[in-house]
Amino acid sequence: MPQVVEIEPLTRERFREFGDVIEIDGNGSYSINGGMADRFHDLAKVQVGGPEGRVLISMVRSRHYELPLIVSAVERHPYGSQAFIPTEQGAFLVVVCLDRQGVPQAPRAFIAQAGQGVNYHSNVWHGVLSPLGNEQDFLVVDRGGLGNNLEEYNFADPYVIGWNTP
Ligand SMILES: NC(=O)N[C@@H](O)C(=O)O
Ligand code: NI
Repeated sequence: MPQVVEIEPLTRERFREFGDVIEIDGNGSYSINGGMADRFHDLAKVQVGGPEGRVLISMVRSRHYELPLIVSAVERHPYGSQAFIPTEQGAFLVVVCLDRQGVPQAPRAFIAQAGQGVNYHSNVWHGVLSPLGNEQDFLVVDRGGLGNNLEEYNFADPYVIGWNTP
């Protein structure tokens, strides 16, 4: 019987052990451009490692997913962090797992509301990008270079995310 995972609101505190929440709300800023703009500085830790590692800036246009979402596999990137920042208003599902000796533990699921992005720290197990409601575009900041930066894990029993989400 698949195990049900409740969806939690995405907050910096709840997500701390998995990575960073990228958002304006709740963060300080400083004035730039002669007072015409405010910079919300250094919101996420970009990690780049491995052979010839370098930072990539890409865009992803993802089709949307429906709830409840069946998660049968997760992935991680050993050589670098991976950030997804929405470029338009919309919610997306963030699924992450703690690791125990190379095996992902039961997932936790968060819903990222409009204005929130996430940065998975290097080697953090996560589900693939999962917009909810409609197709969405994202800015992606992650690691390029040589070597294999993708490790995948298939769960013996899939998880059901958001079974009773209204
Ligand atoms: N491959 C890619 O850009 N995306 C995945 O790593 C993902 O986490 O969705
Ligand atoms: Ni990924």
